[in-house]
Amino acid sequence: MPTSWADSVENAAPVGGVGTASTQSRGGRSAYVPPHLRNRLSSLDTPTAPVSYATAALGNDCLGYSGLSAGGSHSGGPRGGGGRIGGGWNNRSGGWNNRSGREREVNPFGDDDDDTELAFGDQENTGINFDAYEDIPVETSGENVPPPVNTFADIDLGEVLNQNIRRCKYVKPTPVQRHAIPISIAGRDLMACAQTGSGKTAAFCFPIISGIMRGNHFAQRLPRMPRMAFPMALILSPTRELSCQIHDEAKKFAYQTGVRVVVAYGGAPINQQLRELERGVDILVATPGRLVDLLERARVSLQMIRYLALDEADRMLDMGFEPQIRKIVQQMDMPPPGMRQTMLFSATFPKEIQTLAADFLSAYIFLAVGRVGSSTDLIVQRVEYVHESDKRSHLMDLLHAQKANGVHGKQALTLVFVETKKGADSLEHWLCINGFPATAIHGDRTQQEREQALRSFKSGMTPILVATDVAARGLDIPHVSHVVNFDLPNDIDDYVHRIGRTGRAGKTGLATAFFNENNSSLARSLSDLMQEANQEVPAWLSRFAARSTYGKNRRGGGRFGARDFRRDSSFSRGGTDYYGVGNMGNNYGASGGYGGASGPGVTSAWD
Ligand SMILES: Nc1ncnc2c1ncn2[C@@H]1O[C@H](COP(=O)(O)OP(=O)(O)OP(=O)(O)O)[C@@H](O)[C@H]1O
Repeated sequence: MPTSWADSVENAAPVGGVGTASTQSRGGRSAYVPPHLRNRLSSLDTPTAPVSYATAALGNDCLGYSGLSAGGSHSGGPRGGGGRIGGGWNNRSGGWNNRSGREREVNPFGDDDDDTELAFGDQENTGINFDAYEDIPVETSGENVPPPVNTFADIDLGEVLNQNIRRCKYVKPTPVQRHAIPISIAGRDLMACAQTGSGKTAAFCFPIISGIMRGNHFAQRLPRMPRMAFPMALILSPTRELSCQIHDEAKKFAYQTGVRVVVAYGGAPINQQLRELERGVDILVATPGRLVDLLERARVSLQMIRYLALDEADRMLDMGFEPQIRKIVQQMDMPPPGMRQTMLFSATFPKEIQTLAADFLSAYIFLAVGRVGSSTDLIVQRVEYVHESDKRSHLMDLLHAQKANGVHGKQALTLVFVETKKGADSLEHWLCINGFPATAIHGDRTQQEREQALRSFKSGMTPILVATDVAARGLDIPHVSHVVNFDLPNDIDDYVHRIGRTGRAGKTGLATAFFNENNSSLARSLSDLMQEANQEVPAWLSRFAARSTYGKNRRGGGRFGARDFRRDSSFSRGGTDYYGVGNMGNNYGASGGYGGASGPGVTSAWD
């Protein structure tokens, strides 16, 4: 049942069928070759470098996808030390699509016949208004912050990755990329807060892919663990759909680099994912629940992890996910902070979450990039006072108006957020019987139904998607021109993520919220947020705001989605400024009052 989202999960070939006889190890399994040596070796008749960790000799079929060994003498090279043999990644020529007989890497760009050499600036990612990004305020803190770059060419990412960036039609880096990529390339831990739709995915994927290609890793011996996968990078995200999306993006960026990206998420058959893992994995993109399952089945080891990225990091560390994240990061075999590089990304970063996150980081840099959508008016925000009982007819009016206006002959997509799963089903049904082509996505739907709903929405077949917060974060769906908060969320950060499904990558969008007494607690933060974004705040909302207190929805970031909590004196420890300590990660010990994952495991319905 391949679907657009599930397309990211390739149909796995039987393990035994991956390599030819000549490419198989003694045990009939192909040999693992580190990514930085794959293409080099593929260009030679015989492997030359000695093995530092004879994975395939150990029968480790999960890593055996490069199929380069000769007669069971497994070749490869240490990740560190000799990892730069042969010029490393700059002379790569074809990823896993080599003569070894390994599976052919599908071209995610579909431009196999296109020999055109693209130069940066040749092709714009059409519709991207880069001027919208130029005067974005940027704030960094931490010690020795590497300077930002202005162009991708300024960063030494390697030619194959650069070619893929050009194929993506990324002409120049977005602000978060300009700052975050050099920081990560320099090996620093990072907590990055940047507005929705501003290119955070590439900001963490590029350094990971280029780092793996460089092979700048400590040489490690792999244990005798058959059928266990040893990824070098782990990217965690809160929803299945977002993990699939990141996987798709990462596969594009990693095309022909030799770096293999695999996704694992709940709700989909685990056997297929296990087969993919057995074929080898450098970057594992996963939802926490499914990863814990794989770790408990001893099918994945985290001991080789050099890069850990948490996308939507504030969501990953809030109460729902924190126990699982602590288990994955602190209680399994992942190297500790300082021995791995950790990157946390989100559009929002509440202080409490920053405090928690410090447990996972070492001497990190905090980066805040102002919210593009808000500060540049890319998202026009409207709030309308609507009684509960009038919401449906009001929505219908909006949809009629939208239909009448039309958008260049192409159906504009409308995303309608509701509070509950039941509410989503009910509204979808009501819209459909009233002649509006709608579908719905929420946590009670099967994965197949969720994927079908997204596919149908993206294609424009059902241009209205009713969703719970499962679709609030990260999803990058082109042509979403209108986000309707039919039910407003309780948390202003959720509002920021929801409206961020439109007005992405420099494009404009509209966000309409239905507000009534039930949303009083949000009035002040909503009014502040709109003011910061130069939006028109209705007088009645200002009155609501004046009457209400901030509560937990207070925003402390001014023009930023968040500020570095280390700047807040209340977080300094024993009178010592936070910056005064050598290794912040260590000083902020893992026990730090949060008790690890010892609390009752809260399983998310999302993974
Ligand atoms: N340098 C670039 N040039 C042009 N387009 C880009 C660039 N970087 C990213 N994009 C495009 O911008 C869109 C948004 O990127 P992405 O999904 O990574 O945003 P995000 O910051 O992660 O958003 P969110 O906070 O919602 O998760 C994507 O379609 C991506 O392909």
